[in-house]
Amino acid sequence: MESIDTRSLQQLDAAHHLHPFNDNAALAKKGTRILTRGEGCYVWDSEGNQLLDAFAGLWCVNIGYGRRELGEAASRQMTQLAYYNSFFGCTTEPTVRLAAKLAELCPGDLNHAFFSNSGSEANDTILRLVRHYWAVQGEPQKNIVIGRHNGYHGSTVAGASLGGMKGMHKQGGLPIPDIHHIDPPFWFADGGDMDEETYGRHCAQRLEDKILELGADRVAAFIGEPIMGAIGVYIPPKNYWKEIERICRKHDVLLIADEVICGFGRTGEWFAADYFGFQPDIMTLAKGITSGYIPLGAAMFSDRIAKVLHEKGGELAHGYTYSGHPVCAAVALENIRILQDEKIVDTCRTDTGPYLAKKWKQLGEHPLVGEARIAGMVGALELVPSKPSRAFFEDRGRVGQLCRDIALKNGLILRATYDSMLLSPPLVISRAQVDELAEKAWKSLDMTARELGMP
Ligand SMILES: Cc1ncc(COP(=O)(O)O)c(CNc2cccc(C(=O)O)c2)c1O
Repeated sequence: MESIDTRSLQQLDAAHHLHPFNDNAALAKKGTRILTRGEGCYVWDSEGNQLLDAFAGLWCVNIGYGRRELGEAASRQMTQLAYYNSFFGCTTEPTVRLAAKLAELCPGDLNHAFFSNSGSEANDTILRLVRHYWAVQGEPQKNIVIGRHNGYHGSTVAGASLGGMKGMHKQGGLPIPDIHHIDPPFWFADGGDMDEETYGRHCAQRLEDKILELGADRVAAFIGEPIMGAIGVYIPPKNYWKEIERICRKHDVLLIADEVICGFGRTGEWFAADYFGFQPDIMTLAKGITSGYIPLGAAMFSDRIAKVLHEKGGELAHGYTYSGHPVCAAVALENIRILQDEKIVDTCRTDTGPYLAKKWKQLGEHPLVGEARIAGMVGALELVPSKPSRAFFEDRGRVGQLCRDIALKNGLILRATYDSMLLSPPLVISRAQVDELAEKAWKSLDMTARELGMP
């Protein structure tokens, strides 16, 4: 492989590339890290640093890096038919086979796939189709969707509106009309001394209160990430989603589970709906659907919704050029085949997930860690100035960034949101790599505490 001149690439990057979710001026000064290769759970940068990627890219490289089978699947499809669309009564074989495979894998009667290029676009699709679903049944006023403050559902106009990130709303005059938000279940911050079950009911009740405030005849749907990822891996009480489901059924509000992060094995089950034991009406998929090897999103709809759209919806005035792209579908099918044939989800649930949980909980014993939370292969360490108080650091986020940078120097990639250190490794992580992750994490916590002058 030709050696990469990092400096000249960084200069080109600073001159021409606007990075997502970045202060691009500061980044131009600091210089971008150029990643060049991936293998299993490791990535290398252009300076030759080997990094254990405990964040699987961006929550998504579930089968690990370097699986040639996916490139071969893409190459075969590209050579045979690089593209055709699913408009005008047409489609392609991999698109159909993927829709059928997703129907087989998804819980309950989620048998109908609408394809997009991303999770954001899948949520845009869902917002439009949910409003269309109620309108064609004579209830156009039933168009409100309720999400959660600090939830993340993407960065398109609708995705960012469904999400509850105030900083995103400020940039672009969001949310769009008829999107409301309730507080999320974050026990560490607002659980007080409630036990898990009480707190679960308390948080779910926020949804019923909001539905009654708005009027159930106005509320179309509720959307939530089963585990809230980007904001810091908020793992809800075990009873929360059953309670949410009960409330949605009671008021005839559609239940949307955004499984962009949780889907395809992240919790040790195929979907978090399986992990928490609830049945969504709609599910958002992306990331793990192709393990990030190629962009793809999907919105899964139940039989009930599809029936109404088929019988009363007329022509669906919605779609994307690349909806059901054959190369993306072929890669997704190969990704899912590997997940199934190599029993990767089962191994996470029965072996490496429990092992990781044990090691992750041990990190919770570090003086800097107020809470070590984990579900399957997604978790967080909450960094705090003094454990018993469950109080946050003053300038939230500074310590998280410091710890992230120290971890990088120690050859470990962890994501930091505020002062939560986030974990989401490739699902193929071995016990030995879990040991390496835990050792590097502990060392990084020690070095961070020393930097802070903590005893
Ligand atoms: C739950 C959820 N829903 C939708 C999206 C949007 O998917 P696309 O990005 O493919 O449009 C996401 C994406 N999640 C995401 C995207 C970018 C950054 C981070 C972070 O944790 O910093 C997380 C997500 O986590």
